Amino acid sequence: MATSWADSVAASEKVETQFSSEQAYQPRLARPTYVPPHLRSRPPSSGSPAPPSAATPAANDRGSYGGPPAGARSAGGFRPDVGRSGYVAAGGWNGRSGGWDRGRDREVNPFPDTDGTEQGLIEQENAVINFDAYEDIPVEATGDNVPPPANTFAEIDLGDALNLNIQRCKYVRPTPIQRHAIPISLAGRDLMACAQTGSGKTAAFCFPIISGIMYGQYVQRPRGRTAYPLALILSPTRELSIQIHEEARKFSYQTGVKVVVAYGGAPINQQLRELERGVDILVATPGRLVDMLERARVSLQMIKYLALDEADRMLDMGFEPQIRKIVEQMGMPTRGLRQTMLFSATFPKEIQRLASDFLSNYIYLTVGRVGSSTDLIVQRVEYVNESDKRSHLMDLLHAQRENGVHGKHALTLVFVETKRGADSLENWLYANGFPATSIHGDRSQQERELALRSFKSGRTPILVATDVAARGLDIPHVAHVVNFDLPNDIDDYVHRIGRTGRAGKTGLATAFFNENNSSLARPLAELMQEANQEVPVWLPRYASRSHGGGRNRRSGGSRFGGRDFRRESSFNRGTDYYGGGYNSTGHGISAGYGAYGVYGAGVTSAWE
Ligand SMILES: Nc1ncnc2c1ncn2[C@@H]1O[C@H](COP(=O)(O)OP(=O)(O)OP(=O)(O)O)[C@@H](O)[C@H]1O
Repeated sequence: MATSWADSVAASEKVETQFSSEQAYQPRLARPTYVPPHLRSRPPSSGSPAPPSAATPAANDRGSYGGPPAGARSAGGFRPDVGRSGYVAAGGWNGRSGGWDRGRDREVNPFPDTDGTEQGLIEQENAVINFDAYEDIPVEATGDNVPPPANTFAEIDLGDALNLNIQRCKYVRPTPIQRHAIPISLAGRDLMACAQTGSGKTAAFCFPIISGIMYGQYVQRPRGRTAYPLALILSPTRELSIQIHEEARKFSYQTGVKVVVAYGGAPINQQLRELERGVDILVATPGRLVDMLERARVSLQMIKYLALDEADRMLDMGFEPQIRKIVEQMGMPTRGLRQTMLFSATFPKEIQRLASDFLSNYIYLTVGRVGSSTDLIVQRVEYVNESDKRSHLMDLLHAQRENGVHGKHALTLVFVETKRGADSLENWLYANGFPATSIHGDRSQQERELALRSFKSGRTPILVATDVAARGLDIPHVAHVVNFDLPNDIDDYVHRIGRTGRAGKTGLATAFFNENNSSLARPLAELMQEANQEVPVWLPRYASRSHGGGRNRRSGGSRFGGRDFRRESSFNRGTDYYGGGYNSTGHGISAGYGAYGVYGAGVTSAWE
């Protein structure tokens, strides 16, 4: 049987991810149990199952909030001598307005629980993921003169300091998207890349950027209050930007490359002060970035690298103008003069078309799927009437607990459609003895971050979320994703269930389906079929009842990752965009999820 990267890493499940983000935080003290006002002195409803025993204390994070944690980062020894010999860059610590400001800063060790010795790292390697069966992962790259993939990090030659950090992260081999995307980016090419959730796209765009800045020769950046980053990484949500920043800090540790994050909902002055101390890579949400650009505290004039994570969401209806403003009207070097990388697990053709405005002679890369992460996610669809959803969820949670899979190391993420719905379900779960918290756009940023930490740490192993948590978040131990309310768009479903079954781990996704979701029936059935899942016999019946389902982008067909829209004759006529490329497996990309059909009006609330 064909195995994949995902299969092979599954064997390593027992190995704890040593540098998970939750470890960046201090353990929190127990807080007094909070009971929402409307539920105080109210007995559990008669229709609900009995509350669980006191052995499982219910908790959410709505009690007294003590402010953001200081973090548990130990001061690390900043050794600017660790990088590649001969390294001289205007990025890095040379420029006062870029990179580390040597006089004032010491670089914090983002690997708090290692001594960082090479011996220690070698010992860890033995316990790490075994990536053997790459060859069955279907890969397609289209465009002119596509650089060949690399098999190992050593082959890629990212530099000693970055390689050491890759070891610290316990990455032994590049994942398939990394094998293909990193050489393309290192060759200076623009890239639109589509690979399944949880497959390592963050490193795929961070490594070439960090390496490029380490090696690059840049003119001295101006001094003063305006920051001149060399690279910009945009992401759609605050939490995702925070996560990318944390990852990028690990990758760039002791390389001399400085990463700063800017996102809304947090005090801007603190972020501005951080920028003043120097920045090479700026990770940002678009709203906060525009604010900083308008205050002239950030200039994009020296941007050499632009990466859009969750690029299809970034160019989604309603959001595209803001991205266009940032990329085209705020002084950033034009395409061709900068290098642009777009990444997502889904890429509707309409979005590809928009995105091509930002790219120059780019390569379109799809990596998946045969044995890809979706196979690791067992998908179930259950017919549940609206009025029965709560008790059905309760049954699932009770069953999980009875089977011993509910607890610190088996987190459950429950997606709902609205912010009010999230609050209400959280309170109801809480009232019924289940330790739940919630994340959505109406909560303050402090509350959002606190909720996420509480969930990650297992203190509240149930998180009720809107689509704000659907994309990109890499939370270890999410064992079960419940689509309490299904999204309108199949791509959103793909991203939501992708919060489990990551980096080789298995996961379960349960969807509550009813008549209101008819328009999703067809793409859902197709998706499940492609991922070798058992499709309930009744589901196709709803597919035939739905009329068009304009918000279902897959309705035009299906094929993992979608295809390069430049291959469509109507677009290709008169252009020479589409060139050689390769299909690495010979059997093509025959199945899986992707991006098709008409892009419709399904805008969810994941934007900051
Ligand atoms: N080469 C590697 N070896 C082992 N683990 C890796 C490697 N590359 C990435 N990972 C781990 O895989 C997990 C998923 O990576 P990442 O969050 O980048 O996925 P993604 O493709 O961006 O997912 P999504 O589409 O949901 O945003 C992370 O925990 C990351 O540390």
